[in-house]
Amino acid sequence: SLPPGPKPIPVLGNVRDLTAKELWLPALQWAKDYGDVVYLHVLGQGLVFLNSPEAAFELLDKRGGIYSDKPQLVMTGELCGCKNMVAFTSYGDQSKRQRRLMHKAFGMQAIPAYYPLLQTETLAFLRRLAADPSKYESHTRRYAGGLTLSVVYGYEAKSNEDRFLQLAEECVDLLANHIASGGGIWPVDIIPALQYLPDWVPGAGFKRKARKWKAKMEEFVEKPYEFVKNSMTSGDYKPSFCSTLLEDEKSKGTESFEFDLKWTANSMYSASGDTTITTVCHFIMAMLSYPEVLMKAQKEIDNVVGTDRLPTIADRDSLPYIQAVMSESLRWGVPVPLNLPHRLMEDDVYKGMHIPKGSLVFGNIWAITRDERIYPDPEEFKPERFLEEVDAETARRRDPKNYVFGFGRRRCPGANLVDSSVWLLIASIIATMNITNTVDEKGRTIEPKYVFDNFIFRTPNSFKCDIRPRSEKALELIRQSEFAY
Ligand code: HEM
Repeated sequence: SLPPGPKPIPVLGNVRDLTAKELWLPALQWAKDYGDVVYLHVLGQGLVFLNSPEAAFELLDKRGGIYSDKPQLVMTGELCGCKNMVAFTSYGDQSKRQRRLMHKAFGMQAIPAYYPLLQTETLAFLRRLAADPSKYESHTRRYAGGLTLSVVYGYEAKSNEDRFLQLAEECVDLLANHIASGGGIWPVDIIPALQYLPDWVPGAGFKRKARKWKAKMEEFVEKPYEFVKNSMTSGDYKPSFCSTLLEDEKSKGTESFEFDLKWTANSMYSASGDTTITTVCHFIMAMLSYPEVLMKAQKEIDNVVGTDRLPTIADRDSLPYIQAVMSESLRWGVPVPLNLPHRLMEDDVYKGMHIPKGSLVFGNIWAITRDERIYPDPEEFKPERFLEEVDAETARRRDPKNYVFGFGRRRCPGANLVDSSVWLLIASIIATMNITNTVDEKGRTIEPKYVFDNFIFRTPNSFKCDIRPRSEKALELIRQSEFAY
């Protein structure tokens, strides 16, 4: 009575059904062929895909007590030293302590305090974009990384090539595309005794790689934290998540406090970059393919905000179309299409199907956001779908924020920050920039090619586009606006 799924071959199971890249594409086909819950296995390791909001909420959310663990992978966790990163910690005391700390920084109540910082960082982003639009990707990386570096460590990134920004880019790429690629299943995860192989034995190359990667990961966790501690000792520091908690006598009480703080800070920093970049890249891709959406959005801003100032978060409720563009960018782009896998801690039964203990459970966000019953013409970028009047239950069901940030007790702790920061970024780009395809020397449009090479995030490889200020007045506005200190 296991859930249905593609037929496995003896012993190896569904090895041949898994793809190294864009696994969400075959996973969508399995959802169509087999329904809400799909089961596969690789060498006996169960993989469960939850393809509807009902199945994902029922299991990952309502039954969160047994669906919130993380796979303990020897290569990722032990050999590469990532086991204390929040996204990899087992469900238990440590993960709960870490999530409480993150809630202090990015819970709903904490977000308004960041509005001035968001305005300042957004304006700085617009200035960089206007000065060198071709680097939109690295400007976005600096914006997203700079924001979390500032909030979490009180550190100000001084250039797109800043050492901490580069360290994050390098380490998240290592993690997503090397260490945890292919779902993070290395031979040593199937046969843990392999970790004791001497380094020189043929086939032990993974140990040499792991040692190099672990050193890099340690640097990534330690260096920004050292920066906070050193600047606090010198007395010259900006208040941040780390400094505030380090100064709070009550928080300091527990033995594991500094350890938790260091790893939690790193987890927030490392999780903010690629996800935000992916969302902004998909917004740009949509504006290239649907120029009428950009025109309509610009018209709304011109009518409501005017052209003499930049939009602020206070304008949000008066800009329903901009909100719809943001929701559609999250739905259409789906930054983390298969969520991060949760591990089931006990045998379970759902609708008569047996889900074995130890299975890795994927909330199939890609299939949900492509479900035609919720989103007709799912491949089309149509912000209008969010403007149709519907009852509260339907509105909840179609709100992509309920899916793209994951589920239950592991849901993304950065979701509230993203909701404000990405909204402001998108609204400000729409207010001031035109985004079009590039043209060749004969004036013919060059259609951009979108390639998705990343295993976990749906980040497109760099693509060409032409971003420039809408007018001289928009450029002046960007240059002359005050930073919101
Ligand atoms: C558009 C931006 C973002 C998207 C789409 C996104 C999406 C996600 C998803 C799908 C998960 C997995 C949830 C699960 O396992 O059910 C996750 C986890 C996580 N995210 Fe985000 N994220 C974004 C930005 C951020 C930011 C800005 C931060 C930090 C401030 C952050 C911090 C984290 C952390 C620490 C986890 C691990 C949580 C855990 O395992 O308990 N994310 N995110």
